[in-house]
Amino acid sequence: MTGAADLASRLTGDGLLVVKIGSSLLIDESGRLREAWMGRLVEHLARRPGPVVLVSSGAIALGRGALGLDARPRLLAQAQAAAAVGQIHLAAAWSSCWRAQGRDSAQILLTLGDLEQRRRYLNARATLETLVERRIVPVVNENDTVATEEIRFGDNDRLAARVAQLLGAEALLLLSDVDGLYTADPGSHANARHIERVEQITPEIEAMAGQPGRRGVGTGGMASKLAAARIASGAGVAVWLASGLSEDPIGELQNGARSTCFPPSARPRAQRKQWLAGLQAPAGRLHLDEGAVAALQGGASLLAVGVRAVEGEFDRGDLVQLLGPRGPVGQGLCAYSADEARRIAGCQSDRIDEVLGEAGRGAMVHRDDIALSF
Ligand SMILES: Nc1ncnc2c1ncn2[C@@H]1O[C@H](COP(=O)(O)OP(=O)(O)O)[C@@H](O)[C@H]1O
Ligand SMILES: N[C@@H](CCC(=O)OP(=O)(O)O)C(=O)O
Repeated sequence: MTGAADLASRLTGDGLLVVKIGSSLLIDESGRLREAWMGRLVEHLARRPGPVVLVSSGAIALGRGALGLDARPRLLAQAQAAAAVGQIHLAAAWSSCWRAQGRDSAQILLTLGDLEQRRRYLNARATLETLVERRIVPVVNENDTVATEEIRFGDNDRLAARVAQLLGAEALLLLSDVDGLYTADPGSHANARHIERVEQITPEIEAMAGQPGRRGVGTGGMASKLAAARIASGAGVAVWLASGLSEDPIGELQNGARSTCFPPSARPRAQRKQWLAGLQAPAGRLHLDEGAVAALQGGASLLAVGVRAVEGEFDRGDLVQLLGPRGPVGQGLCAYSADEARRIAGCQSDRIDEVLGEAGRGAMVHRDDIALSF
């Protein structure tokens, strides 16, 4: 099946579909919500037999007018105040669109911590599953009003990918103001070519990603969409990036409008590894030698002997990024604090107890606690 035909069948199918809608689509040039557009989108989605989850951006762009700001707020407090004003309108508008189709919707506002901590993650999953089972449509956004600069998703692309992963969705549709991935930002490169299918997100693919679009309402640009595609496809979710600019994007996609497809991994990670791979806020970095990278790729744990340097401050159990000589290789939960990790970095396993002055806890990062990126 071609990418377009495959997407068309998912749009009308009975699997769980997550649709992420960027700010640029929801808010018109004068800062108002495109309610007729939202209504048409919901009309299509309400017809499909399978459940739908929406991840809707737009709170800040919608609320900023009330604060008298014409551009994206620079101060965090202003962005948070704008989000507080915009979110209530956004939720009301989605609710009325779904009501018009005889369906209930529910507002879910998440902070990064809700998905980074395993217990809170399982709790969020239970809430979302309960809604989905009852055919109530969750409308998800980041809880911008309380999220601070250091602890936020920052873009809804990754939030959408993590919601899709958490629910074991069949497909994730990222609707944006561009009809897919191009070899370079089409906004500034007239010769950029459209890519219909990306089997693997390699460093060459990542190098194609540029900044957000021209209107100054989007946040993540193409880089965050690729990060989202990596998280979701690694979890067995098929991802499409498509344009929502026309008056009836879902109708056009059903009729074969072009998009970029990121097929689901043939060997999706186990649930806990999916959660690990989606974590976004490492507290430190471990620099590994070539031998350690090869061992990890062979499925082994990370031993202290393969760690050349330790950056950052973290406690045992915290998330750390793993870097090989040629760049990032993955992330994992470190069994040691930063201070302990610095002391044992480069040590053979049988010397760890002696160096620490107490019994060690085995590998620096156990293989069950590692999610590799390639
Ligand atoms: N390689 C690329 N292919 C396609 N679009 C790109 C690329 N690099 C950068 N972009 C830009 O990314 C923008 C979409 O990201 P963004 O503005 O964050 O949208 P959204 O609000 O939908 O999240 C496009 O308008 C486009 O200008
Ligand atoms: N949570 C923010 C949106 C963040 C975001 O990712 O925006 P976008 O790039 O337009 O999808 C808001 O509601 O304004």
